[in-house]
Amino acid sequence: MTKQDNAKKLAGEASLTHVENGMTIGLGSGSTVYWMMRKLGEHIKEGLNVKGIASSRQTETWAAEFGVPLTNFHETQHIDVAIDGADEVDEAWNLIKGGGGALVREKVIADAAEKFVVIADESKLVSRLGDFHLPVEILPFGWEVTAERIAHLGGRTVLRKRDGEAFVSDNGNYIVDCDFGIITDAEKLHKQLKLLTGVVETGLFINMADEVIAGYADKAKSLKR
Ligand SMILES: O=C(CO)[C@H](O)[C@H](O)COP(=O)(O)O
Repeated sequence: MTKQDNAKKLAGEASLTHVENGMTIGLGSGSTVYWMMRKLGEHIKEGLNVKGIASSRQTETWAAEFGVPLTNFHETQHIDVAIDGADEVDEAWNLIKGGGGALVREKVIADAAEKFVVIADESKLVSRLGDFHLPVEILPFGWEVTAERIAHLGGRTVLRKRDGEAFVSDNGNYIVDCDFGIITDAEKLHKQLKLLTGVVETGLFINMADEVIAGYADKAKSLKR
């Protein structure tokens, strides 16, 4: 296992101190979440009684693999704790997410949760957001116009592709990866993007994280803001 994978594993596993019997857990997406879910499955086999709400099809697959029972928003609107990875975490704990293309459901879950715990290996910790290109989910209909409007805000946009075709999110939408350079006012940019017709959601998670657990090669540490 690489040092980075181990850091992800340590951060993911450490987040389970927030999980107690009877809880409903928001399950994020991505490789750090994978390690959290693998360990969660072990706890469930040992008798822990919890349910999860999955933020992506990939996470649903892992839930089935590790024996994590799932529920959904029809059955419960209450999420005790959401645990999810991030592509960048700044010093104010604002995030860029969506590298895996699950940003909309991840945000709905994080927003609904009483507590939102971010798990990230140390490479994700930055002083300012923006090195990682900002994912923005947009409607396929007229996506060229929406991408052009985003570009007018000062960002270079690239339609995300997979196997040469437009990447389609679990919600049936497209994602444009946007380069705004270093983002000086993340909240303002998020609001400007959200005002554009055709934009479904941005990968900027402003003021949402309640705790950040950083993973290092040999330890995980809950950060102080
Ligand atoms: O936002 C995400 C998916 O949409 C992921 O949480 C983010 O990309 C981090 O992934 P990883 O844990 O694999 O580094």
